Amino acid sequence: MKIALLGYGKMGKAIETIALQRGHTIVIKTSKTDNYTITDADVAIDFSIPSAAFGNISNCINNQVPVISGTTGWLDQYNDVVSLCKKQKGAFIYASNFSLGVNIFFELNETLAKMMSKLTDYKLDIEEIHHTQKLDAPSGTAITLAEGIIKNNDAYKGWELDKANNNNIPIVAKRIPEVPGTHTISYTSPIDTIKIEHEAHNRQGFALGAVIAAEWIVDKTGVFTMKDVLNIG
Ligand SMILES: NC(=O)C1=CN([C@@H]2O[C@H](COP(=O)(O)OP(=O)(O)OC[C@H]3O[C@@H](n4cnc5c(N)ncnc54)[C@H](OP(=O)(O)O)[C@@H]3O)[C@@H](O)[C@H]2O)C=CC1
Ligand SMILES: O=C(O)C1=N[C@H](C(=O)O)C[C@H](O)C1
Repeated sequence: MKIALLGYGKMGKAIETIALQRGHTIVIKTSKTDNYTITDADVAIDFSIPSAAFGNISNCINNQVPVISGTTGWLDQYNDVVSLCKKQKGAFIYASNFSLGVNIFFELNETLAKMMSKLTDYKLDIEEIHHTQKLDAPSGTAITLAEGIIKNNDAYKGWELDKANNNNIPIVAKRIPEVPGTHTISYTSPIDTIKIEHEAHNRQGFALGAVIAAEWIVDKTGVFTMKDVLNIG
């Protein structure tokens, strides 16, 4: 498969390594304002920056190149991408986290949220820790976790960064050098604490999941998620 890497930073480089190991070719690697012809690629993988994601994804969809995006912090424009993809009969996947482990963690989180929904003594919080170069907070993964809880527990209506208001889930975002990504969900009562945690040891899981998603989408049309790719949940 001929792959375009839209964004050739930490993730773009990790994806390149795995894509080459799996027999693919990288035909485009972009940073900032590079010029390129997207139709040279069979599929595009966008891991760029929040302000560039929408333009990168739209360009692929308008040129009938299937695209997967892992860029976080641009989701106010997600519905516009979905509409464009339907109009152009394109193919698109966004995931806040492409790793298999985190996608299992998402399922575990929803099951636990359902179980905890009747136990009102427990106070909930989400903590995410990432490297200091991360541009957005909270992480996309923490937002997906919060949405999974809101869907399964009527006590919560939204989320807030660093605050604990009654109906909102507090998300604490910490930035520590070199941390690839750690997410912890804690339910604390006066008696005990129940915690679930996912700790990425490196970026390989994100990169492998992104390449698997690119292999999966290449001959499809529509808007999909990692649940479709991994067939879980
Ligand atoms: N969904 C998931 O599984 C994961 C998602 N992420 C997300 O992926 C994104 C990238 O992360 P990471 O690789 O660590 O970040 P980096 O900062 O290391 O890389 C970002 C890259 O995007 C490039 N870039 C800037 N503007 C554009 C543009 N207009 N078009 C294309 N590329 C551009 C930058 O170029 P330059 O160097 O020239 O500025 C840089 O190479 C983030 O949003 C992060 O949250 C990260 C890990 C996993
Ligand atoms: O910026 C990162 O590094 C990561 N970003 C994603 C997010 O915002 O959830 C996924 C992963 O945690 C690493």
